[in-house]
Amino acid sequence: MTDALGTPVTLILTDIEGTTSSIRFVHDVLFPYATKHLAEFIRANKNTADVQAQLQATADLSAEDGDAVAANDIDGLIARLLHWIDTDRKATPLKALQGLIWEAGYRNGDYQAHMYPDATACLKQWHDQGLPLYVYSSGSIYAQKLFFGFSQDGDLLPLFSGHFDTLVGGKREAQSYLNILADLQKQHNISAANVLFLSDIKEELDAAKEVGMQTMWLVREGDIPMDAEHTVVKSFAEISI
Ligand SMILES: CSCCC(=O)C(=O)COP(=O)(O)O
Ligand SMILES: [Mg+2]
Repeated sequence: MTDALGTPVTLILTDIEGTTSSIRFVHDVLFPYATKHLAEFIRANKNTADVQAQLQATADLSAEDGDAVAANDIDGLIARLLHWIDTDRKATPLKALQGLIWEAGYRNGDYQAHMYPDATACLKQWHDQGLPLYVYSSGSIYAQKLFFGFSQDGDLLPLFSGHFDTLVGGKREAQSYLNILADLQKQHNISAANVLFLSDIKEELDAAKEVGMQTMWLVREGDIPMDAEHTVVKSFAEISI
């Protein structure tokens, strides 16, 4: 695959929810699991350095939002985090805590991460072809590693060369893709146009395209939108590298 100037794709960056895996799994299995266990997890672990740091970050972000909760108000912080789950707020401290909570569910065998069969097949094929594969998701890097490590298709983690989360910035901001590119260029001799970004969200693709990456819009269900900016596909099987 090349762009209009003939630049080849030499590295793939993929989103998770709605791209490699179903939105339903994340919203119907992972989010309810976090909702159910969040209060008990925070009360049991509130004095560990990891959880304390995320509770402080939750208080800081709430203050930035103009709706402050004190860092020692555990009930208030739990309520705020539960509200962020309900509204699908991609807040970095919530995402970090969700990853820690989901770990028990994966390890107990309560669930395995959903993979579209075409995504698993193509990721394996591209890996075998020698293409470096990276993930960029709002889920924390820890959560991403659990997701692919405990997938319904087995441990897919070895397929990936690295992971990015919202610590590089929000997925709809062009600067985040520049940050990712700068990091990738430490290890790979690439320009932005050598990177193919796969996502189900147009605004994320717009941001990646703004910095020069190639893009493909995964539309897993429903009508195919007409889009002049991004090639639209229903499945990874339509992507030939
Ligand atoms: C890493 S698995 C959970 C995914 C998640 O928490 C999420 O918010 C999905 O975000 P994405 O950027 O993958 O659409
Ligand atoms: Mg997505």
